[in-house]
Amino acid sequence: MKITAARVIVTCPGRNFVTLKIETDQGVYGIGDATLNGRELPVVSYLEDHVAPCLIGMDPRRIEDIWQYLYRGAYWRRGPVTMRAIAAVDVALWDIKAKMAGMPLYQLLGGRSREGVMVYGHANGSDIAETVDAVGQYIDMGYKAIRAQTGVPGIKDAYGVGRGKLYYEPADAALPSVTGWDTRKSLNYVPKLFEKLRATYGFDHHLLHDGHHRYTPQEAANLGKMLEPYQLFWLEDVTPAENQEAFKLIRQHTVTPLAVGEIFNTIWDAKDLIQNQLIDYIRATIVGAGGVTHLRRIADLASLYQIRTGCHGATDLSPVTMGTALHFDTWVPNFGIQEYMRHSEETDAVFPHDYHFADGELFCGETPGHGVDIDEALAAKYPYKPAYLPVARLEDGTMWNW
Ligand SMILES: O=NC(=O)[C@@H](O)[C@H](O)[C@H](O)CO
Ligand SMILES: [Co+2]
Repeated sequence: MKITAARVIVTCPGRNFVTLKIETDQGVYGIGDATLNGRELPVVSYLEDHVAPCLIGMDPRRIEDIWQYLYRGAYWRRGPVTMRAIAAVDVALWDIKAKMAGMPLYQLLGGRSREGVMVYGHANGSDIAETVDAVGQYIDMGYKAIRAQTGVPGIKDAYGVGRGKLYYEPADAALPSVTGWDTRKSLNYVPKLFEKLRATYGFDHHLLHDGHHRYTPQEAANLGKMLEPYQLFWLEDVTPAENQEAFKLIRQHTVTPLAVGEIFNTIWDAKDLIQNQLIDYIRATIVGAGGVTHLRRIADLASLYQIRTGCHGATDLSPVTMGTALHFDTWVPNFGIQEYMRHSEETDAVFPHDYHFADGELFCGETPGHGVDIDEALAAKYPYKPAYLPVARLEDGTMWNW
């Protein structure tokens, strides 16, 4: 069996997505997501100019060997561009293998470990009152787990807060928009949000919060400690994780569960966090961390330390990633939770899929493969539109982490 074509499809149904389609001499094709939000084009070139020529003629059944070929063969290993390109190839090849086997991907991985996959949605508001309302709406929609992000008085465009009802996930501007940040104001405000949420809705629902890389380790420890009475499901990205040791300090001060990893692209980014049990959930994703082949390795390492998966699933990850992640989540023994931001109708039309939401869970389908396709004719109607993620600055103008 041979790969006959590897084509990159760029489309922008409201936001940019990069999809790789691998075709074979048996007529079976597979697709993979290669979207790197706000920096899409280097991955397009990496795939078109440096990966596709090598793939032609290779046997698509040799998933592991092709993964090793692309990882070791690049010489310049790791990084978001390289690992997203490898992920797109990997997912397309798993899609092909499952289609050839006539089974949904989760069966090929080892079968069901659960029926549905618990997801969490993104509730947000310009202030505590609005955010409390928004959480109530997600409870009414049947969500068992809800992330709550609030605007903070005095902070311009705090992370995770929509302009208007629905939170629109950036990238969103032709050049990076500038948002503000002030740790002290946030530390004085966020705990009040969760106090109000628990007072209003009790403890029956999981509540999550994303620190989005903005606190120093000591500030993160302080926030984790202040949130303990509210029993969060997790406090995410509470401090930048390049220094994995930083989490030792946080762990010394708080039992609030910690989640990290949506920007990780290999197991090496998480190895010390996992082996020193410094986190409770690993957020690495199918598209960000080298596909199914590599994410399985991360999940297996995590399982040795009773750390569970909590894959990132914002709208900048395409339905191809969501669909594949749901098969992964349905199989993986140490599953924790799946982030789920609903894509727009335009996006769903470009990426027909068989997963569905019910009672706070997502269910993957039984279609052979990962159950997601791309309507190339429709995709062609949405040309690429440059868009950047925002940047964040402190009040004195210091660059910070968005
Ligand atoms: O937990 N979810 C997140 O942090 C997301 O909202 C990320 O900011 C976006 O996916 C970046 O493209
Ligand atoms: Co996050």
